[in-house]
Order: sequence, then C-alpha cells, then structure tokens
Amino acid sequence: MKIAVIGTGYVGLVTGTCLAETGNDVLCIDIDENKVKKMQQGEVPIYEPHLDVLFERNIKANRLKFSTRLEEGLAHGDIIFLALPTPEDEDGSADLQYILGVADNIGKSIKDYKVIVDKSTVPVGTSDKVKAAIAKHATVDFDVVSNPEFLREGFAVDDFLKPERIVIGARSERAIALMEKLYKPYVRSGNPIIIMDEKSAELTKYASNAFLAAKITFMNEIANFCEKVGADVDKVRIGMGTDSRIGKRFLFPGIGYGGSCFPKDVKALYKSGIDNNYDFKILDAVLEVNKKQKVVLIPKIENYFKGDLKGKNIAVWGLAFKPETDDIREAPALDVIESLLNLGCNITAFDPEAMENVQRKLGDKITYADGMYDALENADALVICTEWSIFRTPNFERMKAKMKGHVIFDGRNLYDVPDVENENITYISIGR
Ligand SMILES: NC(=O)C1=CN([C@@H]2O[C@H](COP(=O)(O)OP(=O)(O)OC[C@H]3O[C@@H](n4cnc5c(N)ncnc54)[C@H](O)[C@@H]3O)[C@@H](O)[C@H]2O)C=CC1
Ligand SMILES: O=C(O)[C@H]1O[C@H](OP(=O)(O)OP(=O)(O)OC[C@H]2O[C@@H](n3ccc(=O)[nH]c3=O)[C@H](O)[C@@H]2O)[C@H](O)[C@@H](O)[C@@H]1O
Repeated sequence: MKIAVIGTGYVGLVTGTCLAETGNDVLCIDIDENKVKKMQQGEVPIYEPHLDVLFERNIKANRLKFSTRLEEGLAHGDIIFLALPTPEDEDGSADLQYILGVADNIGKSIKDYKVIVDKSTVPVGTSDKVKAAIAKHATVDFDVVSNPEFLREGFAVDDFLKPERIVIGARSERAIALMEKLYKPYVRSGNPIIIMDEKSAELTKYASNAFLAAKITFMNEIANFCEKVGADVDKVRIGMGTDSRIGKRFLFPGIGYGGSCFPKDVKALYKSGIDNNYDFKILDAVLEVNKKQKVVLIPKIENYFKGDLKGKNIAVWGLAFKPETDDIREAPALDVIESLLNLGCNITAFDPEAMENVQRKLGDKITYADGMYDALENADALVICTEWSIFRTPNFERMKAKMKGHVIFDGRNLYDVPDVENENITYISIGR
C-alpha cells in the first residue's frame, strides 16, 4: 500500500519504518530540513534499539523515502498518517496547532480519496476538528481515523511489529477495511484489532497512559510509606504483583515517571476533565505526587550531609528518563540535578546515550564524564537516576577507590541492600 507519514519524530519514524518493513511504499514528511537531509543520507536521527537495521534495509529496498514537501506526501499516500507533536500548552491542555495546521493543508491539496489517520495522542473530539479542518477546503471524499500509538521508547520496534492490540477509531466501512488490510501482518499472533468510534479510541490512549502513570505513582506512595513503617517495598511489590489482577509490571517505585508522554498526557486528560466539567481527583493527586517524587532523594541527601551540601562533588549515573533511550524530556535526573546545583553541589554526570542532549540543555553547568567510573572521581556521593543495565553489576571496589565518600543514593533500587552494605558502602534507596 502507498503510505505517507507526516511528522518523522519518534512515532513517525518508527511507524514509517515498520510499515515499510511489511512491503508498503512509505514516504515520510518532516518540516525539519536538517533531519530530512540526514535521513535521506541513511542516518537514523534518534537512538532506538533495532531501528537502524530496519531503517537501512527499507531505504535500500527503496520502500522508505523522505521529503520536506507535504504536497508530495499527500500525492503519494492513499493512507496519510499524522504523527505530529501534541505538546503541553500553557494551560496543560494538548496543543493541536500542528495537527490542525496540517489538516487545513490536507483539505487544500488532496485530489482523490484519502484516509487520514491520527497517530498522535489527542483529546476526545479532535478527529471531528480534523474532519472539519479538512472539509473546509476539500473537494474530494476522505475519512478520518483515530489510531492511537501504544509503543514504548526503547522497545518501539517490537511494540510496533508485534502490538498487544491495535485500536482503530472509525465508522466508515471503507476506511476500516483499509486499516484492517494494512495492519493484518502485525496481528498474525492473534492479538486483536479493536474497532470502536473515534472518541472512544482517543480516550483509550489517554486512559491507558494515565492509568499506568497512576499505577507507578501508587507504588511510589507505598514506597514512601514503607520507609515510615519499616516495610520493604521490594517484598510488597512482589507480594502484590503475583496477583494476576494487579500484575507484575509497572509496579517499580523510583524517582517518579518522566518522558515525552506520561507527564503531558496526565495533564491533558486532567485539563479535558475541567473543560468538560469533570474533576479528575485521581489525576490531580498523580500530578502532585509525581512532582514531589522526582526530588524525593534530595532530603535524604541533605540529611546524610547534615544540610551542608555546598561544594560537595556529586556523581550522577543516568540522565535519560528511562534506559534504552537518549530522550531526556521530563527526565527526573534533570530535577535532581537542578536541586543539587541550587544547593551548591558540583555535578559530574554519565549516561550511555543521553549526554549530548543534556549538554545541549545544561551546557557547562555540570561536568560530563567519559564513563561510569570516571564520573566517580573524587565524588562525595553517587546518585543513580536511570536503571541502565551497565549500572546493575558495578565493580564496587573500583567505585570505592575512585570515590571520596562511600555512599550511594539510588533512585531506581538497582541493588539488593545487603549486597551494597557488605561492601561497606552506605546505601540509601526508595522504600527499603
Ligand atoms: N514518543 C513516544 O514514545 C510516543 C508518542 N506518542 C504521541 O505521538 C505524537 C508524536 O510524538 P513524537 O513522535 O514523540 O514527537 P516528536 O516531537 O519526536 O516528533 C514530531 C515531528 O513532527 C515534525 N513536525 C512538526 N510540525 C510538522 C509539520 N507541520 N509537518 C511535518 N512535520 C512536522 C517535527 O519536526 C518532529 O520531527 C505525540 O502526540 C505523542 O504524544 C504516542 C506514543 C508513543
Ligand atoms: O504515549 C506514549 O508516549 C507512551 O508512554 C509510555 O512509554 P514511555 O514513555 O516510552 O516509557 P515507559 O516505559 O512507560 O516509562 C515511563 C516512565 O515511567 C517510569 N516507570 C515505569 C515503570 C515502572 O514500574 N516505574 C517507573 O517509574 C519510567 O522510569 C519512565 O520515567 C507507555 O508505556 C507507552 O505505552 C505509550 O505509548
């Protein structure tokens, strides 16, 4: 099938590449000329495991192409995916200017029937707005479909190629038939394509993200309470998670959720509630708890150093909002670093993939180490913010030889407490 993907960021790039992988002829459009030039030269503009192999293969096969020209994309695709940003607006709602701006141009340009598929995360009712924006100028028939994306950064390729479910919000039989044909190769395992109306599809996406954010936040509160009463959140987590109604996943406490989506999506759903005269009390609490959780290590660090943090050298392991990505959007590490800088600390940081992005944001406010052990040189303490695999089995002797102070503040509970304490290192983590 002939596909155009408008917006070649995280979701657009994975969508375009994975759709090409099953033999579709895909043209990806982005307004960022630099990015398009790089992609045309075969460079993957993001770090995402396994994407490079598929990207290269499909470019070579001439099934995956790039352009900056929207009209070219609209002429090419029978199905037009919108994978455009929906960032947080000033009042917390989702900013629809990118989606509606492109929709307006689609109406002016299309010359035959198209299915316009919204892959971006958008508030309930957006598909009606997109339809109206296209219809203003369109002289041909078209359908708008809501097809929210559930991929996770770091597992994006697998999530796209083998999704647990595909949600299609549409009422036009013609559009539904095309979408089912397109997605058939991805659900051969028997996982469902779930067809519903557009509004329900739009809400399914927000409800899923908000539920997961609430699940994590609930565990963060349980972890904080464990500290008050002397319980061990690892034991509580395992005890709870073995109940299949609760499930083992997304029960890991830490220094809060971050990323490009949970923070903005919880806020947008909360704001949608207000706009529709509904007070989402749970979401209000999730937002408040997560904000505090991101800096939950700071009082622990202050307490350890008896309030005197001025001039202390703090090593930070992990800057990305989670492992296997270079994405630092809303990363808890940035909140931790900002607080420590405000308290007068010197920061030396290391992350396997996110250093360049942090350097662009923080410049010379902190020092960047070449490796995880280099970051520890002369450090009074180590703070762990992201659970990259290479941090999981460190050489504690080597660490102690480098560090001035033998203390670890672990925001991701990477180690068993006795294992670290047996090394004569003070170990302060979350909920244990
Ligand atoms: N990042 C993720 O893991 C996931 C994101 N989503 C949702 O997907 C949507 C896109 O997210 P990301 O891919 O992360 O965004 P992104 O910010 O990484 O990429 C957006 C891309 O759109 C381009 N763009 C902006 N205006 C344009 C225009 N007028 N024409 C063509 N290109 C344009 C930008 O240059 C950029 O390359 C958002 O609604 C997000 O909530 C959904 C699931 C997962
Ligand atoms: O809409 C989106 O963009 C995506 O948002 C999340 O994916 P992602 O942001 O890539 O990352 P997650 O793995 O969900 O982690 C989000 C945050 O929660 C934190 N987290 C996750 C799990 C957990 O048990 N504890 C925990 O603190 C992570 O450290 C991270 O900061 C969802 O998992 C995807 O299904 C969704 O498509």
